Amino acid sequence: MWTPVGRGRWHGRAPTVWATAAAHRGLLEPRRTPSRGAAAKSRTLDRLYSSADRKEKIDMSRFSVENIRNFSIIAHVDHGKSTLADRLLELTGTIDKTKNNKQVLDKLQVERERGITVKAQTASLFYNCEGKQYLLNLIDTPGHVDFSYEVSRSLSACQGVLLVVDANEGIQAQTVANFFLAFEAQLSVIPVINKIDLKNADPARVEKQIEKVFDIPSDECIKISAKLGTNIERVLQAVIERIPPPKVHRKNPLKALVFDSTFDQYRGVIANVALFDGVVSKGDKIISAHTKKTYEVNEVGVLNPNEQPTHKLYAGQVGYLIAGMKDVTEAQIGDTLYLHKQPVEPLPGFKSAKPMVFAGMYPIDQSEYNNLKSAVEKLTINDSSVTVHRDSSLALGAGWRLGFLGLLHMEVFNQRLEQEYNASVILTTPTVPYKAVLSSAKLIKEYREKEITIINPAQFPDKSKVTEYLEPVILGTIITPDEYTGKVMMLCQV
Ligand SMILES: Nc1nc2c(ncn2[C@@H]2O[C@H](COP(=O)(O)OP(=O)(O)OP(=O)(O)O)[C@@H](O)[C@H]2O)c(=O)[nH]1
Repeated sequence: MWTPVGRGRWHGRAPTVWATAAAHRGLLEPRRTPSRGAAAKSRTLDRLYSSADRKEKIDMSRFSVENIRNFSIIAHVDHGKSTLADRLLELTGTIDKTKNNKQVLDKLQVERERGITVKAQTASLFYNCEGKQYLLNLIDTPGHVDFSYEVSRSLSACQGVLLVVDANEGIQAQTVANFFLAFEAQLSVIPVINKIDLKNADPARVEKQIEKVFDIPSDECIKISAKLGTNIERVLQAVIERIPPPKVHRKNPLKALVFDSTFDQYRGVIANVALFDGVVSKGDKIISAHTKKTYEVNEVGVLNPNEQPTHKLYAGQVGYLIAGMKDVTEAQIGDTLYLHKQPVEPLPGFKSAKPMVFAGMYPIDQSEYNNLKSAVEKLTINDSSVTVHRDSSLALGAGWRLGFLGLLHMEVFNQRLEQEYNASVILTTPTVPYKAVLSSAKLIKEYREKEITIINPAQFPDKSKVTEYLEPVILGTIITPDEYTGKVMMLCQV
């Protein structure tokens, strides 16, 4: 929504909307029959190795569609998503239980330093429940609004969510925004009230809030302490009972959605895929619906939570795929991959992210332009919510105008460039986009539109060409306890 500049309206932003062998027993594909002694030794090693060291391939065909659950953990900032993920990884034997397991899925240096999740992370957990082996694909998501694009993309690979709410803070802005993302995607929502160990925790009040705001009966809430590991089994039980298995067909031709990617300088693009139909294995010839280019699959596997190669991935499963995509432009988030000579209707993909703040980025030394260009391209594969336009400045030389979802997003992107690509840059002061309504038919013809969007202050059109400047505002909904209504109304009228 846009409003004429200077009308005194509020211009704030609304909340936009590793495995112990025991867990794997019975999952590995049969190896050539070893001698009895060797077999015993091998089993012992199985038990000692963590999945990070495991070289055997897991037989993914053993997980029938009915025994697969794909879910995300969503919540407001700091309500305990990553801590709950740690406990789920421990309980399923995916990582060994040690005191050092703190936000294990927050793998980036920037995440560890800031103590926040900025990238959604997938982990496949193997869980034995009442004699059945389940494959639980968990995606831990960020809580901060600036990374909400990560949440919306993650949900495309899921049938349900764990909506974590802090037992002391209760429902917060991102709880609401993330709930509606899941609700609109028609996912099963399991409310989890976390931090019940806190002195000021009031889980009963939060239960009532959840019932009132989200219309979820309070008896569906699970009260846990992710920190102490209280009631975590109940969470796993609810995932199995309340989240449906994916609706997919293994006999149909392959239809795989690329929902995230990273770039490895030796292996090229590593695409995170959710299989909606069919099967994919090493050696298959696949086609990208976006580029129509053909590739040969070099490796498929699951994230456990480190990469664990498998022979195949089957419909309903979530994993990774490497197919010799060496050029960063070939990796398109939202792309559909299908088998050569077996075309399918591409999946709808994702709505592109809408940048909220723009800033110029220039190399400190112009001789570093090409290196920085390559770094920006690789990082935007992993963070597709950043928009990039070439730009130049008389003072700073050639560079780019980048669009971010917020100021924190901009800071994190800059920090990742430094830490992951050793690139130092000059960032200009961030600005929000403006619109200008052009004043004459000649100008409208020249610009080919009546209203132009300005993301770069250097391109701000002269007053004589414009009838009105518009700046972005939001239509916000304020959810507050009754007793604050009066004061909130007063504030809104100021
Ligand atoms: N007392 C208590 N603290 C908890 C509990 N769960 C998480 N915490 C703490 O809450 C803080 C945030 O936990 P995280 O797991 O990083 O929260 P998050 O939701 O993943 O955070 P973001 O991804 O950055 O939004 C950390 O200091 C945790 O130790 C709990 O059950 N009890």
